[in-house]
Amino acid sequence: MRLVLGSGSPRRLELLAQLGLTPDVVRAPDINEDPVDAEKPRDYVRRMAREKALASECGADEIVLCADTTVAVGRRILGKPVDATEAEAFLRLMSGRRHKVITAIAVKIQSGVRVKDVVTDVKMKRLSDAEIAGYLATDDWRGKAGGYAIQGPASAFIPWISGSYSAVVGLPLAETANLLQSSGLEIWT
Ligand SMILES: Cc1cn([C@H]2C[C@H](O)[C@@H](COP(=O)(O)OP(=O)(O)OP(=O)(O)O)O2)c(=O)[nH]c1=O
Repeated sequence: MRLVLGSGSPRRLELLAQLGLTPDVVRAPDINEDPVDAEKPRDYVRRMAREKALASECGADEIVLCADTTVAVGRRILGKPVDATEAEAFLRLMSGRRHKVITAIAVKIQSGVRVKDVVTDVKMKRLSDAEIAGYLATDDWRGKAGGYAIQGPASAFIPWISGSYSAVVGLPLAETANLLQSSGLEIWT
């Protein structure tokens, strides 16, 4: 079976490599990522992953993997900040409290799409103005849900998580391996 990574995220490619998997092809889907009115974060992330999979072509001998990651503070969805001002607002909102990082994966074969979501609790320390300014200056927040990346300098802000580290980075590896395997991709041979 040919593995198609339906994602333009370099993190997801690297995480897949941790499982010893190299996609035969990478095709980033292009979908509208706007939440609908009053959509709950978990529903939103699952819908995004599914829509990415539905927008991806899937040949008879192919298995397509897509994912979506978002940050939720209560019912509020924090996507990728459009600029430094929004990134700063997100950081101030998360400073000194817990939030959830939700990643959904969608695996598509010709018979259909299966979706699985993983929720991780993340605690962020209370951030000083100097920490926020210093972090924004690194530009590491760009393209990251919630405006930070746990695998980069923002690791200094995260004393504790409960859940899946790989899911926070963008691809929950245990669940991904499981879903790929049960959809017909042999990963241990
Ligand atoms: C919270 C967090 C998010 N992220 C990243 C993972 C995702 O790439 C990104 C969320 O955006 P997504 O919309 O999930 O993915 P993407 O646009 O990067 O790629 P594609 O839609 O093509 O699959 O945030 C981190 O790298 N580290 C973190 O700690």
